Amino acid sequence: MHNADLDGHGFDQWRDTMELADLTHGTDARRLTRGLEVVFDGVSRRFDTGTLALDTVDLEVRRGDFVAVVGPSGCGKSTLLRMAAGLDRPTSGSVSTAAGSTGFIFQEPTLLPWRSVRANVELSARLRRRDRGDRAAVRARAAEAIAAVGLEDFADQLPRALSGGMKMRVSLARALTLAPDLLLLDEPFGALDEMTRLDMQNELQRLYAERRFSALFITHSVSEAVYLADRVVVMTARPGRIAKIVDIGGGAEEFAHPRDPDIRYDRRFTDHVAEISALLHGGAS
Ligand SMILES: Nc1ncnc2c1ncn2[C@@H]1O[C@H](COP(=O)(O)OP(=O)(O)OP(=O)(O)O)[C@@H](O)[C@H]1O
Repeated sequence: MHNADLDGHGFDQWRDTMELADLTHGTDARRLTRGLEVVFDGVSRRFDTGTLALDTVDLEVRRGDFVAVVGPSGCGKSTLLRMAAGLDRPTSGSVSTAAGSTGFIFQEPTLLPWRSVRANVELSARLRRRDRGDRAAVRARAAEAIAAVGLEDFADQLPRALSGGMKMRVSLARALTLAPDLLLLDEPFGALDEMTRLDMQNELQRLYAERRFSALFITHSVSEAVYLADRVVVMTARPGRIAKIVDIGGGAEEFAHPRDPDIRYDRRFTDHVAEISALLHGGAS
C-alpha cells in the first residue's frame, strides 16, 4: 500500500471503505427483531468540541428497505451513517445492525489513481473474508460487479480516463463485490451534473430492485430521495432530530421498485416532494 500516494485522494474515506469490509455485527444481530437491518435507539451524539450533532434519534431500517435521509447541512446525517457502519458511536442510546456485510459509498469515489478499474474493484473484492486468498473467486466477483454497472469495456482503464459518473459506477461496483446486506450512501451523486445524476439514480434503482440490499441514503435532493426511497426521514436543523418519516407511494403499484423515471410526474410524487420541502424549509416548498 502506498499510503503517501493517497494524500489528496480521500485517504480517510478510502480507509473507512476498506475497513468496513471487515466489520461483522454478529453479536448485535441477536439483539434485533427479525426483519430489521439497523436500529437507532435513542441515539444522541455530542462531539468533544461540545457540538450536539444528534439528539435522541429513533429509527428502524427494515431488511430490504430503502431509506433516504434529508435535512439541513450539519444536522448529523453523516454522523448517523457513520454510526450505522460502526465508524462512530453514540454518546447515549444504541445502534444495532444485523448486516453481515456493509458497503459504504461517499460523494468522492476515492479510487486509487494508479490502479485500473479492475484492480480497484478487485482490491475491494479481496477484502471479502470468504474469498480471501482465492484469486479466481476475487477475479470473478470483481468482473461480475464491473459488468453489473456496465463498465466491462473500461475495466483496464485508469480512473483518470473515466467521467465522474463512470467513477461513481466503479465505486458502486466496489461496494457490490462485498455482496452487502446494507449499503450506506453519503450524498453519492452530489458532485455529478444533473443528467449523470439522473442516470445514476436509475442505475442504483435497478441494482436495488435486482439485489434487494437494505439502503440508507443521504441526499440534499428531495426529489432524489422521493424517487429512490420507500421512506424519507426528514431531519431538523442541529441538533438533528427526526421531524417526520414520510412513507413514499403508500404501497401503490407504480411505486414498486424499479420505478419508472416518469413517476416523477405523478401527482403523488410531487405531493411528497412538496410536503418534504415544506418540512425542510418551514413553509412553502
Ligand atoms: N469529528 C467531529 N468533531 C467535532 N464535530 C463534528 C465532528 N463530526 C461532525 N461534527 C459536527 O457535527 C455536526 C453534524 O455533522 P455531520 O457531518 O454529521 O452533518 P451533515 O448533516 O452530514 O452535514 P452536511 O449535510 O453538511 O454534510 C456538524 O456541526 C459538524 O461540524
